[in-house]
Amino acid sequence: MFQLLSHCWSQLQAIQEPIRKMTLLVVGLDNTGKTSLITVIQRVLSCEVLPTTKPNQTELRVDRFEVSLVDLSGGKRLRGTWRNHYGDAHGIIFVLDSSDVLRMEEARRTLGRLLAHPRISGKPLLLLANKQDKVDALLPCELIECLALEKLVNESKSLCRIEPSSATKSLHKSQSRTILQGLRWLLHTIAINYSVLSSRVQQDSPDQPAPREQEAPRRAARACSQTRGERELLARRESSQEGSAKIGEYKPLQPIQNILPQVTSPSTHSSPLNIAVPVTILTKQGLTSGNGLPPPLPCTEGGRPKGTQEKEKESEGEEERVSAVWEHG
Ligand SMILES: Nc1nc2c(ncn2[C@@H]2O[C@H](COP(=O)(O)OP(=O)(O)OP(=O)(O)O)[C@@H](O)[C@H]2O)c(=O)[nH]1
Ligand SMILES: [Mg+2]
Repeated sequence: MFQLLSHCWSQLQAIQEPIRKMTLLVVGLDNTGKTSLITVIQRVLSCEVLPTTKPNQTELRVDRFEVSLVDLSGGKRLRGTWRNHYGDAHGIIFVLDSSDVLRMEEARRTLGRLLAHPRISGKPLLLLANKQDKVDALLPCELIECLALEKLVNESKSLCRIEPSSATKSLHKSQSRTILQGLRWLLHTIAINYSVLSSRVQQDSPDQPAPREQEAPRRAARACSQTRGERELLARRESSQEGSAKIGEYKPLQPIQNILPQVTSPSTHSSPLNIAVPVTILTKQGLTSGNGLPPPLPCTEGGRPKGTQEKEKESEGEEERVSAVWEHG
């Protein structure tokens, strides 16, 4: 009876909750199975797929969430374009090919760069350890070690969960369960922090005009609605508010140490950004953190996969160049 009542209560609460729109970026190296996983999600939630016009976007209805999955290609030359979507994201799905041990270091660096980006850090992350059907696939707990995941997510202060997955056509129902489980975790984690994440998205979204652009029309409207006398009075007031500096007067910039309050005790030296926050990494094996990790993997040579160093150096330079082109339009 109590269970029935509590079930009814939670159903009632769910109905009252507003429908929330969320954008999730699906990223990862090329060939890891991002597009295949999205197809699996679409198949499993077939009645919940909403129509969309954008080619790399899938619109889903999951629980009380309207979800846009943005499928971003992982090819080296295309990774530089990911950042154009960072501002839109409420959360990230990072897909790994668990069987591709040789590219694990490349995946680690790519994930590290992604999480370090100011428009991404702090946003929740779901890692899908894909291609678990392959015999040589690493387990999620091994991937945590291989990617130094705990360090990465602690640095970016992102909540993280890792789930095993497989996107083969002969997929068993239990295999799709872990994918949906991970997706639901991500959506509910976003929902908990929805107002903060949404205001970040609103601020960072490319559709939003930059602060200067926002100010210009306001100034123009103000100028139109004022008489010349009012404008002169306002200008005098604004210049007096800006301090003693007059137009054209040169004020040299001060070193920042002179502006900031002097640091006296050693304890105040540590910036809050350097403090590692306790971040929980959830795996199929349960909670994993710190000393609960498995021993180092035989796949690495001094923490790096065999034979990838040279290839990585070349590819990274290439990616940086492409990114720079995008940055400057
Ligand atoms: N064995 C196995 N193969 C998979 C799995 N998921 C995807 N594949 C295969 O991996 C290849 C790449 O899959 P995609 O889904 O196109 O990979 P992607 O990450 O979207 O690749 P890009 O768009 O190039 O970044 C395809 O041949 C898939 O059939 C999986 O779970 N197991
Ligand atoms: Mg793809």
